[in-house]
Amino acid sequence: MHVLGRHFGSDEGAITDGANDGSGGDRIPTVRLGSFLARDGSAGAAVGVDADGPHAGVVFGKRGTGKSYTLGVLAEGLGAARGVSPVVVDPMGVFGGLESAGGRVVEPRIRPTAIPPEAWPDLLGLDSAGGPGSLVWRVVAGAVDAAVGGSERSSDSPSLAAIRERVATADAPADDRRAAANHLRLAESWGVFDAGAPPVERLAADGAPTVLDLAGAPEAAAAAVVRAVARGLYDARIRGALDRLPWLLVDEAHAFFGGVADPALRTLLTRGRAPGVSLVCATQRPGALPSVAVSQSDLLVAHRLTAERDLDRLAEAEATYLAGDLASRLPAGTGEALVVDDATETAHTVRIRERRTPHGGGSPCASGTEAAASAAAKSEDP
Ligand SMILES: Nc1ncnc2c1ncn2[C@@H]1O[C@H](COP(=O)(O)OP(=O)(O)OP(=O)(O)O)[C@@H](O)[C@H]1O
Repeated sequence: MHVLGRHFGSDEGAITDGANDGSGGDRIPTVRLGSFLARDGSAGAAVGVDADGPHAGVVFGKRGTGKSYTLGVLAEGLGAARGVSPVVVDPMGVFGGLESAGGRVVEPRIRPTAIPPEAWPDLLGLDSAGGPGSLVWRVVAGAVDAAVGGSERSSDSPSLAAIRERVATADAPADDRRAAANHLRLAESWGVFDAGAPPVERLAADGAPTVLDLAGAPEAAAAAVVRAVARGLYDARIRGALDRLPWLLVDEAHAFFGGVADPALRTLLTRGRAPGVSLVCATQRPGALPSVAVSQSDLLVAHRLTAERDLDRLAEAEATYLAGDLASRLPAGTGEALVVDDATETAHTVRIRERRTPHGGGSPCASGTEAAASAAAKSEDP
């Protein structure tokens, strides 16, 4: 099998995730991605992704070209590979099928202290230089200090209600206190903050895929979760609190750059590999990702793209060793992708393998609705 992301030439000893029963041995964890796609459309040799070391990757593609599906293929494979632990950010609710491979779908809860004081005004949609915003910043900072310097013990994180009470009694103009309290009350209604939430590393403790179900969550709530989880996994590896190498797989990743989650994702992109944290960002809008997402990635999987801005972002990946432009090499079929591998300095067309677990995505079609099914049943009645 050709192994993407592995620096040494030989893939001897590589195993496919399907064969990896976690029984150990000297074999190297590898996630089977698919097969090379020949010019005549026939499938060639198997292609896998190295899961022995940490990586940063991007998966690009227009709507419906298979990028969520590809992320699911990675999650399945990582869930079966030794020593790693995939955590999937699922804003559209399409990864629930991973449960049939031993995964779990969770409605994520995070501690208020997982968001640093300076990020709270932005999170609540307040100007950090304005009265209510600076009040929230100050009160959260005070609450964190009071809670033993933001220690990791769950009992040490203040609840949002406690922070709101501090706001109510703070030395600040009444209007500012009222506005700040209202925004905090709104954040409480998101249902993601919980002072007693387990530490983030628990999400990655046993290697089974963990799906963070954010379908229907307000944008700011989802961003808070991504920030807390990305930073939490990184910190846990630095502290030595997580044995496995976590892989954070983020679908609809464009939604998480430029906001509250941005600094934590950038930390993983630029510094995540040192402590062993991998990040894979999937998006239909590569042009909305920062350049650093591409420049730091050692693995790029590109399904079909057509918008100029998105193709421009792809062009940034054109290292000098790649002859010709990548855009002209993008395959057209669903589930087909151009894969650029920094480790071996190559670009290949690949057919992504089929999922072993159900995929929840796909374009809605009228013929697939219940109404259409019952109409069809009626027309078959004698
Ligand atoms: N490798 C594949 N093998 C077989 N079918 C695939 C493959 N990739 C995608 N498909 C099919 O294409 C459909 C669309 O794929 P997917 O949901 O991943 O699209 P997407 O690019 O993520 O779109 P969206 O932006 O809407 O999420 C899937 O439901 C699946 O039926």
